[in-house]
Amino acid sequence: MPSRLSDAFRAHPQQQLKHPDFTSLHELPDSYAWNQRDDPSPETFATESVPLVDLNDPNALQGIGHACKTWGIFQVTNHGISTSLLDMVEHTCRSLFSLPVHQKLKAARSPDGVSGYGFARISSFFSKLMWSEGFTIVGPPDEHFRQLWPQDFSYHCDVIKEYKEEMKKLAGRLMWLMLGSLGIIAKEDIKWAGPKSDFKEASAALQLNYYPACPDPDRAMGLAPHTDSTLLTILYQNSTSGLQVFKEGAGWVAVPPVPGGLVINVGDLMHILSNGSYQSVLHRAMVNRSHHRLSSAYLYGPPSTVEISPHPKLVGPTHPPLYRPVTWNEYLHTKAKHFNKALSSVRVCVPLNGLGDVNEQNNSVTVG
Ligand SMILES: C=C1C[C@]23C[C@H]1CC[C@H]2[C@@]12CCC[C@@](C)(C(=O)O1)[C@H]2[C@@H]3C(=O)O
Ligand SMILES: O=C(O)CCC(=O)C(=O)O
Ligand SMILES: [Fe+2]
Repeated sequence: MPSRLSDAFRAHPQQQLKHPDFTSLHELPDSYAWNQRDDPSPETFATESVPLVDLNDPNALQGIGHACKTWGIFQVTNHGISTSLLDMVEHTCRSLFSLPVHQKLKAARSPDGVSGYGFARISSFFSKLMWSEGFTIVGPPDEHFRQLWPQDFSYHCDVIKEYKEEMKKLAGRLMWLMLGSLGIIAKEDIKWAGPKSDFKEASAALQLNYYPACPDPDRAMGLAPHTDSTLLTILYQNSTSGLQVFKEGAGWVAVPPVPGGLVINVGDLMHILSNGSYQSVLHRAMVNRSHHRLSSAYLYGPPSTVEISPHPKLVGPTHPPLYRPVTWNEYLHTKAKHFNKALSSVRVCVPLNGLGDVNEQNNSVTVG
């Protein structure tokens, strides 16, 4: 079945913002200056840190379950993705983003499309611009890559193809670990996992992010606070830190790069599937004065027409379903329209005491 993820934004075309040549900017233009960044005060040091799980550890399942409930994010080592593949992906990212702007614009994302070069989709919800560039890949990147690198596009296509295959295998494995910790262990429990339980029909997008060195990093924002609309996301970050996650009671906590490690975060669809047990984590990327930063996010979800709803095993008389069934495509539409209100818009019953959702607090402005 062809992927229909690429159709997700047809109904919500986005205005194209003009990309600057970041290297030519020696001070931060006002349009990039974020006023209320809600930073931790310099005196407060985060005493907690994001859990680290060794996938070879026999207790990995419990560690992952605990991390998903309390943080919605964890890092993994011994994940089976080779360092050489991660290096090749980093090299492809670096090569892409260091092309001249006019060359990158040849592969610009079309207003109603999902793939290509541009600002993050969520940009339209914020009054200030983000200090980053992105490249989204859904399906084969060949056409866009041919525009970017007329000579050696096939090398870069092969790197991305292999990376997506490896990420898909790891994501399937992580799915069973995350679900297993909730008691969802049988093949029949998740029908769309397919006859081999390998989630063969899953869909995914690959988001390459580039955060250039910034003359005024304290006032800039690399990627604004958001949750991912996924089941799970596998993030590779180079050795420059910048990722932060919001934790109730602790505020913004840095997720420093772990050599050879990958960051796994719970997305909105997993929060729905787990009937609220697992938290989709609010995260953002900060920028750096002297170092540029690269990251690649493998955004993983169900086949686009499969409905995700709170799993029957997690629903009962004392645990009513908190969300209605929703397909990934439908959810992406909702996110494109309502952004941080998307999750509550698919919620079944709003509690009378109006318990606030952490996903609803950030600097966004409401548009449309
Ligand atoms: C499959 C996806 C998931 C998307 C939309 C589409 C392709 C690009 C993804 C991201 C990547 C960057 C953050 C985000 C918030 C964004 O702006 O674009 C993500 C969004 C989501 O998770 O909602
Ligand atoms: O660059 C990062 O660390 C975060 C990227 C991210 O959140 C995303 O692409 O969804
Ligand atoms: Fe993200």
